[in-house]
Amino acid sequence: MNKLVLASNNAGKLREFAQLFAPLGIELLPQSAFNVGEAEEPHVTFVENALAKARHCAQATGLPALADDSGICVTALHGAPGVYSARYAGEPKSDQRNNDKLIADLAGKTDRRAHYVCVLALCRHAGDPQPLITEGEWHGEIVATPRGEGGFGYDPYFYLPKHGCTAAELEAAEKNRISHRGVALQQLLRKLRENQNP
Ligand SMILES: O=P(O)(O)OP(=O)(O)OP(=O)(O)OC[C@H]1O[C@@H](n2cnc3c(O)ncnc32)[C@H](O)[C@@H]1O
Ligand SMILES: [Mg+2]
Repeated sequence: MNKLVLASNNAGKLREFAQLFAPLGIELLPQSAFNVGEAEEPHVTFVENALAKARHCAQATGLPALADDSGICVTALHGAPGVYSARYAGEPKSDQRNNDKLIADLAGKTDRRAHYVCVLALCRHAGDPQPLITEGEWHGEIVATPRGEGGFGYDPYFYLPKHGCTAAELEAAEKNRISHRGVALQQLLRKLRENQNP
């Protein structure tokens, strides 16, 4: 497999995947290059939404498709916003409004634990009976004051005690090395290698 369509319209994800794939010799094409419209994400689990997006894109392009369904799960909010992270504050999607709502919802709460989740689904074709699926998690805490300019989404509020900074203050390469997305992709590449050399 030397060509893969990325089933996402999120500019932050597209940037991170472009960096992650740069050394791999796999050409990664955004689904916008094929005029693929946004897939429905009606499900309550990351894995179901990731599969729906990958299948929709493979169907529309006739090429292998990789989808990322991700989000942030906050312990004190019983896992919210979870699969609804992109549209937590409603439509149209806005990182700023999502972050403002998250901070408002956490006002007065002392438990600030949160973790990012990323599920990747790779459909080699629309009818692939064995899509590759992997999951990564990244644990941190929500801080009330944003810090840093990097990353996207909730990153300026996602504090990493071990690093003493937020995800938005990390170098892009360092975020990719340790993030939910980076971890899920390393697992996906391992599975791909195992499939090629059983
Ligand atoms: O579905 P696609 O087109 O890929 O784009 P999306 O933005 O709608 O993506 P999701 O449905 O997977 O929602 C993921 C949301 O979770 C948040 N998120 C996921 N990964 C993140 C990261 O690495 N840093 C910051 N926020 C992240 C961010 O708000 C995303 O919009
Ligand atoms: Mg989405």
